[in-house]
Amino acid sequence: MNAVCEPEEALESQPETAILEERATMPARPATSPTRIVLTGFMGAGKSTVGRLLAERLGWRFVDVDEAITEKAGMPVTQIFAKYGEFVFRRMETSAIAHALGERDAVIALGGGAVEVLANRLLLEQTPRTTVAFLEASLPVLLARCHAQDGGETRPNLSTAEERFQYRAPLYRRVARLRLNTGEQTPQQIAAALQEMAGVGASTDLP
Ligand SMILES: Nc1ncnc2c1ncn2[C@@H]1O[C@H](COP(=O)(O)OP(=O)(O)OP(=O)(O)O)[C@@H](O)[C@H]1O
Ligand SMILES: O=C(O)C1=C[C@@H](O)[C@@H](O)[C@H](O)C1
Ligand SMILES: [Mg+2]
Repeated sequence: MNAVCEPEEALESQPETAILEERATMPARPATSPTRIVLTGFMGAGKSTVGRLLAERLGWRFVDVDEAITEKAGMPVTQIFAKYGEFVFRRMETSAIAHALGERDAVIALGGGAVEVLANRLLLEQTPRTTVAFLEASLPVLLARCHAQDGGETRPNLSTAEERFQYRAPLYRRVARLRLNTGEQTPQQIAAALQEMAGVGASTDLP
């Protein structure tokens, strides 16, 4: 029996979402300060841009999951989608996320679609001392940012952005303990705010 469903089926039926919906609460505030900050949110939210800045502020390592996959595959994400399809990309993504969560003192930028996969959400929830932050913005703002980027029009999944945005919204909220609207702030301001909200770094980590 084939236990793995097709990507189309996975998008249409959402049994795993229903199961998670029954959980009463999201990850509780940790008793100790985090040693990993993970950024989630839709494409164009600024996970890579802000993540890099936050890692610099903290003197932590920065891991961009899309970049890790690109490096491993030896080709850009767009090409992985074109050559192998989204399913293969998602399998690589889960492996890259598991690997990244093995790091300490790391800021980790996820890809925009990582929350669609149950295994990824469980990894995020169950890795100790890990704070997940959801970078939010409206869909028009996000799409404008994507289109303004070099080669932005060829991004995978842009043609289904509207449906994916709706489908993912509750999943981002579910995995994240912190939420931040990025619509009117610069990446520098967002990185500073995240540092404060996560309670890490020299100024907030003193006894
Ligand atoms: N707060 C912001 N204000 C204005 N532009 C921003 C902001 N954050 C990011 N950008 C711009 O939006 C574009 C996308 O940013 P970035 O690549 O960091 O997004 P991402 O969340 O990592 O997307 P993806 O899911 O595709 O990896 C970049 O050109 C970046 O400079
Ligand atoms: O939103 C998505 O589905 C994606 C976002 C990017 O970060 C990449 O992970 C890839 O282009 C898919
Ligand atoms: Mg990115």
